[in-house]
Amino acid sequence: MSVEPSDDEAPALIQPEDKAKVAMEVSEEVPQLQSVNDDDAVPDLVAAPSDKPTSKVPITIVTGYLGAGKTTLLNYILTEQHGKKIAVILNEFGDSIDIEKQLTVSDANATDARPVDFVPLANGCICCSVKDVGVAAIENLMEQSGNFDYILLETTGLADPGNIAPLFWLDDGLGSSIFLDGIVTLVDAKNVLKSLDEGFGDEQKEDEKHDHHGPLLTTAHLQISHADVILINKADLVSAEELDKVVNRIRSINGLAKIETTTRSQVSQLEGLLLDLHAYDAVSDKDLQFASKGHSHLDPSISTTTIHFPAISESQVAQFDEYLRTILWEEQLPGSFAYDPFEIHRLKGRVPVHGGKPLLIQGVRNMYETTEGKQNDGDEEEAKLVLIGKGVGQPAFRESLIAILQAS
Ligand SMILES: Nc1nc2c(ncn2[C@@H]2O[C@H](COP(=O)(O)OP(=O)(O)OP(=O)(O)O)[C@@H](O)[C@H]2O)c(=O)[nH]1
Ligand SMILES: [Zn+2]
Repeated sequence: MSVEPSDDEAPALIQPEDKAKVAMEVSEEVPQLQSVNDDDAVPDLVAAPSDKPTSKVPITIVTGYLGAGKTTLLNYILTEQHGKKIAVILNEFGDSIDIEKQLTVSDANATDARPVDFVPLANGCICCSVKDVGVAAIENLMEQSGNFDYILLETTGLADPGNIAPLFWLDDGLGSSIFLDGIVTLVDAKNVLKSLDEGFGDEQKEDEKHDHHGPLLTTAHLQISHADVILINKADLVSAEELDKVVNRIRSINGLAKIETTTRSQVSQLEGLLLDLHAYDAVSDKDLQFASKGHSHLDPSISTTTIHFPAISESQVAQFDEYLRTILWEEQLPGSFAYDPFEIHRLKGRVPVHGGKPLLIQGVRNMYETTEGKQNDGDEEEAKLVLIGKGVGQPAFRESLIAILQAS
């Protein structure tokens, strides 16, 4: 099986550990997976007992620095009217779990000492805590619990979402019943600049600070660079000027994410901002517009950059894919260009193909997925590839891409 997206309607989710095996991801455009009630439409590959839902459950990962307001956000979501049965998962990732946190989210039942799998919450929501947050563990929980239609996963303050996201960004070949909807990162408006500059509170990074030369890459950077939505919380604790400074710094790191400033994690809307983001399916031109404008390099460690290049032809699709594989899997630029080492955290692209459908590209660290969009709207002539990471602003990225495309 080839990894070339033009070979099949269904996109390939490609992992570097197993280049030969290309897992097939059923795309949004395949209608049968979405329509649970349509008897004819139950696809063969999903073995679904009649009492279990066949549609996939979205998961939103809520990440953010210690004390940024994650639990406050979860409590806010659970008390809002959203018409969903939400399962909240508190993840400990080997760290000691924050007992206070468990009590805040769950109700009085949780105060007895026995470990509980599920704690009922308002709105028919439930809360559980898992030690091993592998997909299998969550699927197991889902089987025990019956139905809920949304999962919120609060990670510990020091977690790097770049290590977590790939766990949930899985192929249907594994029978996964959940899908990654988006990553929401909370930052503390008062402390985030300090965190970015000094790795404030960042115990795991203390050693690296002394070992490595070059700009410091903190946990705060990682949480911001991987986010689809960034909530700048505790806005009440800073002045308007300070808040502006924070917004600009964060925007320069991640030019793709939606950014909202909040107090007590009170977001303007749930739908589309925190829930049902679909940050990992379609890539619209609108999604990429903001990133294309920004050229500020306010942060020395991580930035967002957009490579603009002309629409490609069918015969260049293979070269384009080779370029993606080389930068993401080998962490090198194809061709003989001089460049500094780089690190890509997130990638999104939209590449019109002459006479065909545009390619939509999504990447997290070294995993990526190429899908076909709908027919080009009018004459889409410009392709865009947005990269978030370390060293991604080097002109050699574009030069190398142009060279490999011209070689075809
Ligand atoms: N002033 C102010 N305090 C806030 C705001 N949001 C949350 N807090 C407080 O900040 C503290 C930490 O909030 P949490 O929601 O527990 O933060 P967290 O990210 O879940 O913290 P950890 O789980 O320990 O990483 C609590 O005392 C909150 O009441 C805000 O917008 N402004
Ligand atoms: Zn918390």
